[in-house]
Amino acid sequence: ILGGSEAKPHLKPYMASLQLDGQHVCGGFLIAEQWVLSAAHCTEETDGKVFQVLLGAHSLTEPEPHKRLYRVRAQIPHPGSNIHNNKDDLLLLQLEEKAELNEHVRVLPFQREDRDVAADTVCEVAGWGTISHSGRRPNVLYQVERPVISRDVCNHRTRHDHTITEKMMCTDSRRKDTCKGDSGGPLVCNGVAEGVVTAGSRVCGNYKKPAIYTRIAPYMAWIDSVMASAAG
Ligand SMILES: NCc1cccc(Nc2n[nH]c3ncnc(Nc4cccc(O)c4)c23)c1
Repeated sequence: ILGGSEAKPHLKPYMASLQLDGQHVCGGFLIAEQWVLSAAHCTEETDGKVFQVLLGAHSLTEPEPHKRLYRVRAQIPHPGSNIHNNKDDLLLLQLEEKAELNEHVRVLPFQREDRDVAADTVCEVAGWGTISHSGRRPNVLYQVERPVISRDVCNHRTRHDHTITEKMMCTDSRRKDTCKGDSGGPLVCNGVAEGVVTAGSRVCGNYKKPAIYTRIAPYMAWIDSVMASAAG
């Protein structure tokens, strides 16, 4: 997160850190007791290894009473996701067991009505991604507020040049923005998860490349069917 601030500890109890060998790779969030939603691109360069999911954390390194690392039973990328574009950039992770819910570990509801969030709506995004252009990685969760920009503005020739589909949305990226390691985290508008951070052009903090999110509502049926089919 560029241009943001340290999150208030445990005010985002739905946040997940997807880790490999104890290293934060991507964000994610709890959508059900045994399920985390993230971005399919997070599995690139993981050489087929399975993530572990850290829940209930504020600091990645300090001991915290409610912090717990969960093994992952299954990682299910959306069938339409691929390495060449940002389409269908979603990843469902089934935890080995149901997460123990408490004040620090909580499910975040996601938007089920497939309607665009109005431009200028101020939403919030959090993550353990880089906090400087030099790539400094934080030890604690950071957050930033960002206004939604319309798809038309985001699709302008000088911005993302007509690559933003109706299953994506954008926020302004002038100075304050998402960056490396924030992929997979939720864009939260009025207390509801509306989008999942996707890296897009990977550029951070440049107003000419607004931040891109996969909208969640269009994928409600896929999410529900995967969770239902793997239940039990
Ligand atoms: N703002 C959109 C967005 C969301 C999520 C991730 C990303 N970026 C990245 N995702 N993956 C990456 N691998 C290497 N470098 C990257 N960006 C980078 C890193 C340092 C300085 C800088 O200006 C840009 C990214 C960008």
